[in-house]
Order: sequence, then structure tokens, then C-alpha cells
Amino acid sequence: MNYNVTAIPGDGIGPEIVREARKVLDQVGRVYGHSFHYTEVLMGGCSIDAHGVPLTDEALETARNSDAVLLGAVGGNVGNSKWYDVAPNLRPEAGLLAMRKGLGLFANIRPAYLYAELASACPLKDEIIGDGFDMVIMRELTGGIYFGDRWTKEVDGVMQATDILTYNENEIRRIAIKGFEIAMKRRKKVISVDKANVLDSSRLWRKVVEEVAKDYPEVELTHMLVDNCAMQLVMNPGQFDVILTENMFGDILSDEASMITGSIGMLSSASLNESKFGLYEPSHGSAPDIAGLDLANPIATILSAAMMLRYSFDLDKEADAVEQAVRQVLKDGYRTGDIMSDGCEKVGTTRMGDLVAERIR
Ligand SMILES: NC(=O)c1ccc[n+]([C@@H]2O[C@H](COP(=O)([O-])OP(=O)(O)OC[C@H]3O[C@@H](n4cnc5c(N)ncnc54)[C@H](O)[C@@H]3O)[C@@H](O)[C@H]2O)c1
Ligand SMILES: CC(C)[C@H](C(=O)O)[C@@H](O)C(=O)O
Ligand SMILES: [Mg+2]
Repeated sequence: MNYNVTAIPGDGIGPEIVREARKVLDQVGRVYGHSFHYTEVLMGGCSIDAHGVPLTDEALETARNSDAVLLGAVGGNVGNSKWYDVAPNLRPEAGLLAMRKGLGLFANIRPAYLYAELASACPLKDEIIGDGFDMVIMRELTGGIYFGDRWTKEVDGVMQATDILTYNENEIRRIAIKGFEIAMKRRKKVISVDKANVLDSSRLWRKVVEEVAKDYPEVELTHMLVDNCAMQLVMNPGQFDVILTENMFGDILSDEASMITGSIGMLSSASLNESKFGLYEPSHGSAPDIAGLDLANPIATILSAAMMLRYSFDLDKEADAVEQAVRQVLKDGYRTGDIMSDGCEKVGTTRMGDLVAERIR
């Protein structure tokens, strides 16, 4: 089969990690008889430099008309990049948010799994790691505080900034359904994370999630406050199967979950709409501190490409092959710097991509 993929390298380490994910996809194509055709578009800081905006209408249309999108990352050094001090809609990250919203990608799936080989890269103690953990964070991606009204103004001589957090019941219901559906294919446990002791939006969240739960009697639903969840993730990560949560809580908790897998360079992600269309990107950012140095771990992006094969193209065998190849590289003792441990061989971004591609069977 032929698949049309919009490739968005973006900024910082983006071009390096997307190049490696494409290398692996191309090898999948050779071994399994598929062809992946890529159209590259600009998004983020590089688009600001070229076109004056972080995402052009043409780039969004190219993405919309393709079968799936593969993204590296966007953005510069927060606080001191040339793209920082501009209007909110002209920042690199605004390109990504516009793409998520424009393509209706409301369901963000971020799996956090501890490979046995990376146990020593996990900052938690052995007794906490126990038999490891295998969880999925189901994050709402097109609502909440990211997309509410915002303004900065002076009131009585004092600067004030406001960001509004709104959810409606339909937005909550559709992500809750996705969360329960994915739980049905896993260990049938949903922990819904909110701040219902303080926020009205969280109270509505809890109510709607409970309504949806009635359609999934086999799934065990519990609620957890977000501050407790942040603590439980490092105290007993094995208790989580599916974490269902809103946009900003999911952003924060997924970075925390990534670190206990060994490195943020390991956490893949899929952002899906109502159908099979999706945008696939690592959970991490553009890592400007290591850009261009062949230091970035490409595994999160490679595993995101595996998610693309599984969720958008229904190529389960091929997705398994990519995940198995990553596991084999780790078993064979190769590590990028972020997951390095004693007795392993340290490799750079390019070599890590080669090693995974070579192991596609
Ligand atoms: N989806 C995205 O495009 C996305 C996601 C998060 C952050 N960002 C943007 O990225 C920029 C930098 O943000 P940040 O520094 O807070 O987060 P970051 O994830 O880019 O980096 C945090 C730390 O993790 C390291 N790191 C990240 N990815 C790595 C990898 N693959 N291999 C090895 N080390 C890795 C970095 O070197 C850095 O030390 C900002 O402009 C931010 O807005 C973009
Ligand atoms: C870059 C930023 C807008 C983005 C987010 O907050 O969603 C990132 O942190 C992520 O996790 O994908
Ligand atoms: Mg994030």
C-alpha cells in the first residue's frame, strides 16, 4: 500500500529525530512491501522565519489532505529565543496548537512503559519499580485552558494576566469514551484525574466521566486529584493502567511519567480525531540545548511512527516489528546519552536510528 505522510521536522532536534523515524518507516516499507511518501512542511519557529507565521494555511491543508502527520517538535529556548517576545498567536507553539485544533485532534494517547533494560535509567528505587509499570495517559488535547480566552492588561497600575479554563460536557464525553475504549483493550482500569475539590470544570469532568462509565461496567473507574496523582506516579506507578485527564494536567503528568521510563526521549504520542487520522510526535520538546549535536534520543519519535502504523494505517504487524526492534536494540546494550548506564555502548541519534532500522524483521 501507499501512504501519504506529512512530515514536519520543526525546530531544534526535530529534523534529526524525524529523519531517524523516516529511516525506520522506510525500512518497514522495504521489508513489508509498503511505500511511504512524505511531504515536508514547516511549522513552528522555522515557519515564522520563512513565512512570518508559525503555521500557514497551506501547511495545515497539506496535513489535512494526507493520511497522517509525523512531527518532530517546535519551539526555541523558552524565555530567551527570538520567537519568545511576540503575540501569542505568533509563537512557535501556536502552530502546533492550531494544527491540533484545526484537525480536531482531541485525543492524545501517551503510553509510558518501563522496558526492563532501562530499569537502571529509571530514577525510582527498585522496591518502587517492583515489576515495572505499563500505563497510558489519555489527555484531552483541544480544550481547557490552552484554548480559552486570555489577555494581559494593566488594572489600577498593576499588570494582570488571565487564562480561562472552560470545558463543555461534549468535549469531556468524547475523550472519556476514548479512555474507556482503550481501557477495554488493556487491564480495564481507568483513573480519572481532576481537581474537583477546587475547580468547577473538574466537577463537570467527574460527573460526565461517571455517566460514560455506566456504558463500560467491566471497567473499574476511580477518581484521583491531580496533586495526589503527581505523587502517586513516583510512589506506586504500577497502580496505573489508563489515566484519563484534561489538557494541562495531561501535559504535566506525561512529562513526569516519561521520566520514570528512564528519559523523556522514550515517550511517544498519538493525537487522534474522531476517525483514524492522527498526528504522531514525541512527548518531548525541541531540546534546543542539544540540537544539531547528534545527542537526541530518536526512540520516542520512532515509537510514535509505530503508533502511526497501528492507529492510522491498521498495520499492527508492522507496528509490532518497530516496537520489537527498539526492544532488541536496548537488549543488545545500545543507549543514547539520556538513557546511558554502565556496561552499555553509547551511540548518537543517527546510529540509534540505524540500529533500530537494521532490526526490522
Ligand atoms: N510537541 C512539541 O513540539 C513540544 C513539546 C514540548 C516542548 N516544546 C517546546 O520545546 C522547547 C524546549 O522546551 P523544554 O526545554 O521545556 O523541553 P524539552 O522536552 O525540549 O527538553 C527538556 C530536557 O529534556 C531533554 N530532552 C528532550 N528531548 C530529548 C531527547 N529526545 N533526547 C535526549 N534528551 C532530550 C532536553 O535536552 C532538555 O534537557 C520549548 O520551546 C517548548 O515550547 C515543544
Ligand atoms: C509545546 C506545547 C504547546 C505542548 C503542550 O503543552 O501540549 C507540549 O508541551 C506537549 O506536551 O506536546
Ligand atoms: Mg508537554
